Amino acid sequence: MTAPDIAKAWDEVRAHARRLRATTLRRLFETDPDRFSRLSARLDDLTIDFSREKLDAPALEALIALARAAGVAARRDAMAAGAPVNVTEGRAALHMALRGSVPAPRGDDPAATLARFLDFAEAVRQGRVVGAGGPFTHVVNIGIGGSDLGPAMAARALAPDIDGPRLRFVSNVDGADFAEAVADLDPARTLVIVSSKTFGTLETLANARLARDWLGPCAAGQMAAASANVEACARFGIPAERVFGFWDWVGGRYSVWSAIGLPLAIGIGAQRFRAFLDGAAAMDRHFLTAPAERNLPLLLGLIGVWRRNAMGWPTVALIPYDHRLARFPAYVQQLDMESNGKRVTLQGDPCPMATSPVIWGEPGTNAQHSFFQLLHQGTDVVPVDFIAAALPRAADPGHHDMLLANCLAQARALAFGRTEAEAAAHMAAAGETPERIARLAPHRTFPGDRPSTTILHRQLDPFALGRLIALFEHRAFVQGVIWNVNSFDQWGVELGKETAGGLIEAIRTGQARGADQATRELLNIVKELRR
Ligand SMILES: O=P(O)(O)OC[C@H]1O[C@](O)(CO)[C@@H](O)[C@@H]1O
Repeated sequence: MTAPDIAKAWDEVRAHARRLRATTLRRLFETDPDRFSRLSARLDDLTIDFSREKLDAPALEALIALARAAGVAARRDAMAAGAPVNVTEGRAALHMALRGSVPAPRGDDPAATLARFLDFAEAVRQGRVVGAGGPFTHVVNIGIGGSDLGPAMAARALAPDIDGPRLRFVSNVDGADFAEAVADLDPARTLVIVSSKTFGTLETLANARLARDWLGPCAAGQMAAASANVEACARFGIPAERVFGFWDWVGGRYSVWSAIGLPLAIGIGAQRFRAFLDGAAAMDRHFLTAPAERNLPLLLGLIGVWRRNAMGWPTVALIPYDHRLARFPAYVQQLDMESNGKRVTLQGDPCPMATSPVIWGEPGTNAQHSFFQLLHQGTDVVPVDFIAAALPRAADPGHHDMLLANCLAQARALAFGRTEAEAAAHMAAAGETPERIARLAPHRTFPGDRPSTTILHRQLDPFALGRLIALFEHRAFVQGVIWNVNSFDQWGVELGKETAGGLIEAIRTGQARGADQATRELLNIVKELRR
């Protein structure tokens, strides 16, 4: 685990990358009939197929050796033991304790806190806690970033399980967000939850004040909060019995398992919320104990490092073939890019290599009809992570077969492409003239050799969703260790926040003292346009 060991492991990985750049996925499949079994791994009904990555078994061994040299297992165990792995803030990162996988710090009791917010969720669902106009028909969650994306993504993913009040999510400080969310709601039958770890986020406080005004006389009895800053909730006027706390060892983007999950719990009920936690705990157990060669988050993390550093590909597309996972790419975008979008190492030195790729995506099949053109024939290689379920939830099975077929087809087409000779033969078989074939074959050629990983599970239910999220959480952790960055802070969001704070008054007054030339000119134009 010394610097020379790590450097030597990187040299090995890079040597394999040079070797593999000279071959193609077609060739790799042709020469190895056992490629799938060598380059896939399974946990119960969850399979990860990375046989279509530009890897082979020796390269994978070199990556696993890199993980050993970088001390991934030791750092994982330190995180699980509650060590202050968030070194810049002197905090632990114990989201695993929220699902009972590892102990919480002495004095903190996540199980009791969970029981308390689940009791409240059930009381709302059963009409024991009601609004001024009767049982709640709707819950509006106000939060942003990790205090929004987790529950909002999960509420959409688990729509078939929502049998409590309907859920709405407001995050943006653009007043249109709140206005749209409440347009058709009755304030007397709406519960508003303010979700904010710090209870100091500008957008959330602005929207919480708007909500308090909208609720009017109902506000006192119809607001609740999820926060690690219980005193600030009290100052805002939310009674202590409606405040559900958590701890500074839960990072915002890792907080859906805490009271931040309250809106989800109200929607799906306590039992399903516990199944969601159990799914994450199953992945935790696997991550903490499975050998490297079969450890799913470790393997996914290493594939990410391979793509980013050995192959030099700067972005990754995340494409769930699951309409209800529409917000999953945005969720993973925050998880990965806020965790590992870092430019200095744990020691504060400039990172010697690229860190988090840009993660983006949309659900299939819609994505096929928008940006897949570039994935197949553009000049950049964009690795893809596909997610698919063998069975639909509450949807037409015939449709699901078409959905799944498209997912498998895309992975195959990206990997193997269609050569110019094949394109020409295809056109000839369709009766095209030799002139048209000569002219169009280059346009109809697919280079292939475009990598992807397919994550396939049985069905998207609360357990499976919890397991999937934990898989991506641990993937981000593994990559953070290899890049030697702090995956648990987010100082990069501060400068913009501070600057905006100074400019609010400038927009109101038109006076931009101390601002740069471009900002001053834009403020002048705003002033002119507002006349
Ligand atoms: O829950 P809070 O404290 O309102 O913060 C919201 C989000 O803002 C961030 O701090 C980034 O601006 C995220 O990390 C966090 O999830």
